[in-house]
Amino acid sequence: MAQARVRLTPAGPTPATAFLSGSKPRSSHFSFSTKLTPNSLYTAAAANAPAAPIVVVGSANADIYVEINRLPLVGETVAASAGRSLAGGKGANQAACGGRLALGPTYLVARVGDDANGRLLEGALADAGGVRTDRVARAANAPSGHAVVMLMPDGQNSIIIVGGANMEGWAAGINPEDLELIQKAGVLLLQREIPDWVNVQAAQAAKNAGVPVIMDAGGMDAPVPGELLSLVDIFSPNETELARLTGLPTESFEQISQAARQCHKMGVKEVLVKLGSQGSALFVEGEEPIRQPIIPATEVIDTTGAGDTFTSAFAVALVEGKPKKECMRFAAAAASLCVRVKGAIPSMPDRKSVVKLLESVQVE
Ligand SMILES: Nc1ncnc2c1ncn2[C@@H]1O[C@H](COP(=O)(O)OP(=O)(O)OP(=O)(O)O)[C@@H](O)[C@H]1O
Repeated sequence: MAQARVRLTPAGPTPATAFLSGSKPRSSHFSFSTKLTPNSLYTAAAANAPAAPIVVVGSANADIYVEINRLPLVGETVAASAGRSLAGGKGANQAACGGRLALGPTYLVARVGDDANGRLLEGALADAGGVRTDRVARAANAPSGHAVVMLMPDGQNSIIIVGGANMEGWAAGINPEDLELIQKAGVLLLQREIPDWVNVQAAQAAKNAGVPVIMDAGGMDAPVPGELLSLVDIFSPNETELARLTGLPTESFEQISQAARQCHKMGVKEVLVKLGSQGSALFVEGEEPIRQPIIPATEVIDTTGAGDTFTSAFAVALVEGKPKKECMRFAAAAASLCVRVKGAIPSMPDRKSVVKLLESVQVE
């Protein structure tokens, strides 16, 4: 059964929780090489190297989770068996992950409302550890982005999103001092849960300064503007998002390769496809794909935030100058730790745990 979604804001942002327990279809015809390289790249010696900041420009959402037996009918009230509020939004998730893993600082450039949810988000990010939140501005004209995530006993979910400040809080766009910050970054991370024109502004600033841009496809249904795609160095969809962008099937690895080639034609040099339990694959124009299998989790508890963890961890390793294959491996280890714990931000691992896991993985 497909997950139902009700949107108050058309084409608005998707909370990090959009696929909390939804049945996203996955291809199952891949066979990955499990050849791995040594783990020396993330040791204490490597950690002495200075690292440029990671800048995330994106969304922050206050997500309210309610556990219900069924959706209410029109005019009906139903009682939830449990409920909780958590910070989410792909921008906040990726920044929180960067904050935990990166050697240098990670900044989040975002907009929240001047309200209780805004304060909740700022507090949650501060608690997550390591994220610089001084570039999170309060918008006077819109509430903080928020979502109600209705969790059903069969694992399905329905979500209502209010884009709020994520969509309406940018006024004239990114502040000049934040554009300057982007130009000094080691990498810029975007996710498409804020207006595309803001993403274009951020990506253009990065491009002008030679800063690599990684863009997560995010859950947004609207087509990606060509102008934005042409500014992106690494585009990172899952296979469902890749199919949506290209209009091509992505059921087999060959089909995914073809869809990635289509992205190259659309102006993207590198396509980093997240394949859930099938791992990931990086398609660089004119080169053989690089594949990375998952690092198996002892127990898979909740895959929420695995994609954000993967993308952010990849960026962390990239800033440190690691080869792409090593970046993917570091990302796979971080995501493997993420799926072992419930939630998005609470499940994101610290650097020590990722290094420990990588050291414990057998090298072929
Ligand atoms: N069951 C699993 N065990 C170990 N690692 C996993 C598992 N599922 C996912 N991963 C890791 O997480 C990465 C990202 O997961 P996935 O492909 O589900 O991202 P996504 O679809 O963007 O996720 P989401 O949008 O739900 O955050 C995968 O490439 C893989 O490395």
